[in-house]
Amino acid sequence: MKDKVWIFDTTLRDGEQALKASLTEDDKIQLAHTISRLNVDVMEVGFPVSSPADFRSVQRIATEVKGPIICGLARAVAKDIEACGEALRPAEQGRIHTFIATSPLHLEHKLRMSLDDATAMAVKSIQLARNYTDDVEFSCEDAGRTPHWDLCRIVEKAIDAGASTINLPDTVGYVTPDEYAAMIHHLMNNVPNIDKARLSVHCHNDLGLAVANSIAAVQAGARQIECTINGIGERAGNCSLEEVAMIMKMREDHLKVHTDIRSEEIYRASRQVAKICNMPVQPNKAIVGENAFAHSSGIHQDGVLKAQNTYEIMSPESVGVPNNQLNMTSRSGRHVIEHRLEELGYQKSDYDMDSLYSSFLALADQKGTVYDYDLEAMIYFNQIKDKDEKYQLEFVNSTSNSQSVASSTIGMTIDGESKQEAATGNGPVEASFLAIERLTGMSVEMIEYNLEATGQGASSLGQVNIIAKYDGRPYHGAGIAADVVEASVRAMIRVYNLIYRAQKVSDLKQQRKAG
Ligand SMILES: CC(=O)SCCNC(=O)CCNC(=O)[C@H](O)C(C)(C)COP(=O)(O)OP(=O)(O)OC[C@H]1O[C@@H](n2cnc3c(N)ncnc32)[C@H](O)[C@@H]1OP(=O)(O)O
Ligand SMILES: CC(C)C(=O)C(=O)O
Repeated sequence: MKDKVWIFDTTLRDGEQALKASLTEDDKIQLAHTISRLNVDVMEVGFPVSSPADFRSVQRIATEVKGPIICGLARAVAKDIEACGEALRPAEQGRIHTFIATSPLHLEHKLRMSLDDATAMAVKSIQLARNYTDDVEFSCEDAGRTPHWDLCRIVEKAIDAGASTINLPDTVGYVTPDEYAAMIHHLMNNVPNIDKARLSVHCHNDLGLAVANSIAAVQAGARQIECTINGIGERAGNCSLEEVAMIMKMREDHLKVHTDIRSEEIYRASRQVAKICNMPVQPNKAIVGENAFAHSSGIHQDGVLKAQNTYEIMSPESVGVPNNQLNMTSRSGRHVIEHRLEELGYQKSDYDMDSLYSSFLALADQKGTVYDYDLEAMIYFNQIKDKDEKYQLEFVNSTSNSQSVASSTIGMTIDGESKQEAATGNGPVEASFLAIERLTGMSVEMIEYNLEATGQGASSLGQVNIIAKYDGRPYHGAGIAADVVEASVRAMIRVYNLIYRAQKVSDLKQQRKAG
């Protein structure tokens, strides 16, 4: 049986300390229920002495939330311990977590006392806490910068006083993994009663080492990790719960430890914490970031389509993410487009891949990510460059401003020959249409012009539908592009190509009549 590592979530205490605005009581109770669904072992939910509101929140969570041990934080002073004990009284299992700084820097400049004085305060506060609960945790604040022998002295006394969990915070995120391991090993080898307590670590991320330090401490013998969802917390935050939970899940065989975390609840908890705490998760955040299961380059996408574990060490479902994403960008290959169209119900006969792919790349270069509706619009509006078309767009270069006329230069190939014309107009669309008239030598009568978005939000495309008359007959042209002027030009060129086709048909009919 592999050793269990306890997960001590402090999202609602250390995590909340970092918020610009404290959470309301309702916010905390909602998050407490969500966090408990992760099956964390301990949930630290506040600092009861700090305010009546925090006292009430702790008390309400202690009353309503079942499952985890409910924990409150207290300085090594009687009023803090008493407030904590009272607030936790309704809990099925309550833990009082008391702490005092032990580093020379904090002792001299913040507490202005000796280590012996701090140790005496710690012993008294632990003994007082034991009047409320058997489950008392003691933290040596700033342990990361405390000489190991000083730690040994206060830890031994704290265990003798009744602390069953000894927490060694790297309060300012200064320690490296090897130093953390050395600290744990030193305590395990030099504190006589160390086996009576579970060693815990509480790592901050000021140097980006919180998760690495937590795992190093576990490898050295610690069996509780204090962490927060999305890694929120003071300054650069704490150790991220989702990251250490998935490290121990995915590398259980190597680490020889496990947790009881329900990983499929991670993503939902992460999004709720991000929303309620107004702390958005960065896109490349491990496990829960928007990009965590998004594959963008063609080689990765092709690999994932053939075998998911080529580029995914865990399934998105294992952390509660509905599915992975294959973002269609200019770095995507043909396979992912074919796969996406197949999922959308298209047969290979519905499109010409080479033409579609070149149009796809042009669009992707323009707008970054190509969405399903873009692909479908390209197929439906036949924006695939048909090699037989007489008129083909090369470029649109239009300008407009509210103080003067607009101008536009249109480049086209006509029967394979590149030509360009410029014109001015009341707007860039009218200027572009006039330039097309000059290039084709034909003028059409605009009957209808319709512009709409093909998708959602700023990344959608402009879709233009035109009805125009030539020689008494209506023609319908459609075009799409990220730029609405280009979409209009594409639609109009479509009209001219249809006119040309109609003329060809008419000529053929005349020839047949003539004989
Ligand atoms: C590393 C951490 O995250 S620790 C947790 C941080 N969380 C909080 O601070 C919670 C919000 N804080 C508060 O509500 C307030 O600071 C309170 C209620 C805890 C204390 O408020 P006040 O009594 O006004 O004290 P204030 O915050 O100004 O200063 C802290 C005092 O506690 C003392 N102190 C700090 N840590 C400890 C400790 N672990 N044990 C005993 N005393 C401590 C300081 O020396 C200072 O005492 P002093 O006024 O005699 O110099
Ligand atoms: C009170 C302790 C656990 C703490 O939050 C820290 O030292 O960072």
